[in-house]
Amino acid sequence: MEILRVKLERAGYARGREILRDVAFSLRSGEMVGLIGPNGAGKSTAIKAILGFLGHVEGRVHLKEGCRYGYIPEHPVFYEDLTVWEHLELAASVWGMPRAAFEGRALELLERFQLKEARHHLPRSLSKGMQQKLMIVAGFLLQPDLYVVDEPFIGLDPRATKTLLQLLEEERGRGAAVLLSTHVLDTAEKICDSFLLLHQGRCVAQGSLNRLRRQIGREGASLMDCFEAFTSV
Ligand SMILES: Nc1ncnc2c1ncn2[C@@H]1O[C@H](COP(=O)(O)OP(=O)(O)OP(=O)(O)O)[C@@H](O)[C@H]1O
Repeated sequence: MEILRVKLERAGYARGREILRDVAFSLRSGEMVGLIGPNGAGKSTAIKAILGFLGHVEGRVHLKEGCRYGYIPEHPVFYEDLTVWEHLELAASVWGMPRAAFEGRALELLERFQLKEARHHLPRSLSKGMQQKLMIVAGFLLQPDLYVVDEPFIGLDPRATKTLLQLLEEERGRGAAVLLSTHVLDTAEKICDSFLLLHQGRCVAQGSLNRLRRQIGREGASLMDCFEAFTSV
């Protein structure tokens, strides 16, 4: 079942200054697509365009009717005066999550990310990695149909990385689709079904690793090899 269909013709932050051009893909239930590309290629811009955060977008983004998405941003975003727990309560109330379901899920996620003891702290008193974990917990709280995750791995400790990977697997098993932007190509290679490779605001390759390998004519190439081949110009 298709959850998300994207066809961006042009997108940018200011009128007449396009950053992205011709990015089209779709995501099915249970599928994970890796959004990869060099610094400045346009990955975060593509995510913002898809989520409707950009002022200048030409094209279409269609989320299946009734589907909900969870966004895990690259940089943590907080309310100064709300504790960890209050952030999660706010997210749950915005989404209309029943209290009992919220408490059970929130405590489970906080425990899995070793944040339970810090649940009554203000986010600014947490380490950078702990703040990032709070963003992840908030994103996974609702169990949406689509996850949009912008570079979640950098800054997470190995245990948190493992927990995140397990959660992504669980959620895919439940039928959620995942759009994952990352520079951690060895992990992306292992967990994603297919890839969108952006370079200088264009989609220079897309499809499964085998398809990318065929395009560069190198059977057995790693995702890193494909990345280098497609982004060397
Ligand atoms: N708020 C902004 N206003 C104007 N231009 C921006 C803004 N944010 C990013 N850009 C520009 O858009 C282009 C793409 O940036 P973007 O952040 O999408 O890249 P990215 O692929 O996510 O990079 P990275 O891997 O470094 O996170 C860059 O040229 C960047 O300078």
